[in-house]
Formats: sequence, C-alpha cells, structure tokens
Amino acid sequence: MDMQAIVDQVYSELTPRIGEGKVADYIPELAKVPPNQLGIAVATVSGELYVAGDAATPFSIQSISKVFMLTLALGKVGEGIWKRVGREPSGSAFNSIVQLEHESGIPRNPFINAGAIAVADVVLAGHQPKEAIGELLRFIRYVADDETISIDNTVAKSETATGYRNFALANFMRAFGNLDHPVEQVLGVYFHQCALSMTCQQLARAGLYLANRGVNPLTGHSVVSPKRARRINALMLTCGHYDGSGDFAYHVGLPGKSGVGGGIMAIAPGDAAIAVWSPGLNKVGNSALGSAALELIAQKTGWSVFGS
Ligand SMILES: NC(=O)CC[C@H](N)C(=O)O
Repeated sequence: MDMQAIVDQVYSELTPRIGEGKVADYIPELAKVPPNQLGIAVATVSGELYVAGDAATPFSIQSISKVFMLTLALGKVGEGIWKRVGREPSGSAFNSIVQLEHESGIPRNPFINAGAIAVADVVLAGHQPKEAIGELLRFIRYVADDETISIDNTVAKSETATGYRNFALANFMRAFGNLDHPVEQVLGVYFHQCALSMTCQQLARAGLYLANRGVNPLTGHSVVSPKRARRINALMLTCGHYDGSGDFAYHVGLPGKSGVGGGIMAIAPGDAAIAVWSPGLNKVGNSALGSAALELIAQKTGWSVFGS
C-alpha cells in the first residue's frame, strides 16, 4: 500500500473515535481548543509529505518543544548538560515534584517539566529571555524551513498565570543551585517555548533531521551529528511519554515526544518523521487518538526501532 493510502486509512479508521480523551484544562487557553480534531502528517526522508485530516491546523506544541530546546542546549554546552539533568525515565508524571527533592534538584531527564526548565536555563545563558526565545524561534523555523511559525502569546500568558507547579519545580531547583537565572526569567523562556504554535505538516518536517542522521533532507542543512541524532532519539524513546513511555514503546516502537496540546512527534529513523494531533489526552497526558494513530501507522508501515 502506498503511504497516502496508509495515512487515509488510519484517518478513516479513527474517525469514529474522534473526540476521545480529555482536553488539558489546567492551562485555561488550551481548554478552549475544540476536541473533535485529528491531524496526521508523515514527512519522508525522500522528501514526500503525506497528510490527512486537520494536518494544516496550528496547535500548541507544548512539551514537544523540549526536543528542540534540548537540541539547542546540546549545541551550546554539549555533554555538559548531563551535569544538570539525568537521562533516565522518571516513571512519574510530567509535572511531578517528589523525585526532584529525593534527587537533590537534578531532574531525571530533559523531557519532564523540571528537566526542560533546567534545559531552558542552559539556553538562557548569556541572553535576555527575549533573545533566548528568539533563538528558539529562529531554530524551529530553520529546521522546519518555514518562516511563518510563531509563538501564541495568549497561551504563554495563560500558562504564566496558572503555572503554579512549574514555579514550584523551578524554585526547588533554584534552591538546590540547579538554576543559574531568576525563576521568572527561566519560566518566561519555558512558557514561550511550550506556546509554539505549529501544524502537523510543519512539525513532521521539523523532525526530519532526527530521522535522517542529523541532516534535514529537504534543505541539506546539517543540524546535529548522526551520533547526537541517535542519542536524542534514544531519550525520546525512553522518556518522551513520561510514565507512558514504556507503553508507547510497546505499542508504537518508535521514539516519540508528546505534548499536552495533543500533539505527538515520532521518528522512524531512516524513513520518516511523523506528527499527529488530537487534543483529547489519556490518563498520563498523552494524546489518546494520536497514540492510536501512531500505533496504526507503525503497524501498517512496519516501522519500528525493534526490528521489522
Ligand atoms: N506535558 C506537557 O506538554 C507539559 C507542558 C506544559 N507547558 C506544562 O508545563 O505543564
């Protein structure tokens, strides 16, 4: 079956389930997003793009931004980042605070909130918060090869007003000496990165460097080394879905990163980058239908990092 037929079939198989899950409501602006949407985009390393459903509708990428910020931070400080954040799955919720105290302010991995806040602190070094946000925006436009990508300031404001847990996490880390900048500044960067607004099409293209040994095949831009691309994929596989990472690996078998906006970016190394979006979330905060769509795509294409 050709790729467009696969994407169409996955979309139509899931159509009866559209609306499943629960839209995130702890960020008031996200609670307003209509739940009955499903977008699928597959960008192949050979340069094709296959889409179905609401693949051209922008949504809040939220925690998917953590992959791009980690890429930036690794570019800045290299492996030194691992003094500030671990590389182990957390087995607890994305916004959990318990582990952080036990482990003296060193977050388990760069994809839980605490870890991403530490990464934002690294990217902020030598910058004003506005410049760091500008650097991320330039980077995402560069990897996606799309100058129209922007940040939804209403979402960033909404989260700033209600992000009590993230303030708690950041204050905790600052107390342990694991944040170099004032909490307000670091979270300013973090909330804006989470508020990046992108479509499935843009996100699939943006992820291509991770599917193609660090090089964006559409532009020829070398973003990271092959080794670094593999390592980022390894972290996405083990930590990209919080305490649902094992289940995602079991069902989908590909590195992936989810966000509470309902998006998931998945990487089929050597083949494609995939972005799916549906706002309803499962119990651990990952898109319910997005996960189902990726499972079907993986099944139908045979893509898996665990063997064919
Ligand atoms: N899992 C997520 O997407 C969480 C991101 C969200 N901005 C938060 O910090 O709570």
